Amino acid sequence: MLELKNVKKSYDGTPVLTDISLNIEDGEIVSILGPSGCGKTTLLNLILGIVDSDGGQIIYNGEDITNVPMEKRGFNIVFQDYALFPNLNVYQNITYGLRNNPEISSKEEVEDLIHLLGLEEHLSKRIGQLSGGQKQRVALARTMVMKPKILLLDEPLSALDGVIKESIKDRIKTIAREYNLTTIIVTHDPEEALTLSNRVMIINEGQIAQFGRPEEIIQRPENGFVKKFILNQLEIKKNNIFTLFAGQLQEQAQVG
Ligand SMILES: Nc1ncnc2c1ncn2[C@@H]1O[C@H](COP(=O)(O)OP(=O)(O)OP(=O)(O)O)[C@@H](O)[C@H]1O
Repeated sequence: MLELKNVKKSYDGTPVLTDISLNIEDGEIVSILGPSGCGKTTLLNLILGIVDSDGGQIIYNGEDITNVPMEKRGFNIVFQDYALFPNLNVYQNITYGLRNNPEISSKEEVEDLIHLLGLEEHLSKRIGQLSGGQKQRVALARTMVMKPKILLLDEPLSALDGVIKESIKDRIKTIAREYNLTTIIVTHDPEEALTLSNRVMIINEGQIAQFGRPEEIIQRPENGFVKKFILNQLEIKKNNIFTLFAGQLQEQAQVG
């Protein structure tokens, strides 16, 4: 279990996260959701260990890791821009981290991941020859071969469109389930957060506005911000779609 207790972070005297306390169970998919600039990436970086907190504690499986450096925490992140190596092919990208640590994953384990992420036919391609969704799958495979204790994903779907987005969502869910892997995802999109995660953490003004299961957030928003930020956005999306359908029906009726 990952636990944060009263974690705080300021940049140049300006508070970004004022008091964050939370528990995340093993194998859970949790989304961190909130408006631009609310501190989502900062929270992810604090957990990863590339940003130091100004106060509070980070505890993993009972051990205080607040001052443990990133490389010793054993968590791993897939960055928004994937950060793949353009001069290497897909297979070389996936196995890059194993060059100096080949014992971390066996050949069979690497093959299982390649299969799980549907990358068999792309292994000898260069990164520049791949679509956005394929790059995301390579980035996921490259991170997973290192067997992270926690998988962190920064806006994993934001560069992808419709069908591809759904397929990557399914793969993230499959990975979390098959490997019982705690997965923490930063997103600004309520629909994405609610459909992908076991629990959603909504951040506003440096604090957690609500942390609950998707159905709890939809049925019992705990405050005005959750209602306004989350439910309004979903309502607008829903209305847009209904308007579109209504327009189509009207057109069909006129043609008929
Ligand atoms: N290294 C830094 N130095 C100074 N200020 C920073 C630094 N990193 C982030 N900030 C500021 O902290 C606030 C939170 O940034 P953060 O990137 O965590 O937000 P976010 O919710 O991830 O935003 P977005 O959705 O736009 O990526 C912002 O006001 C940002 O300008």
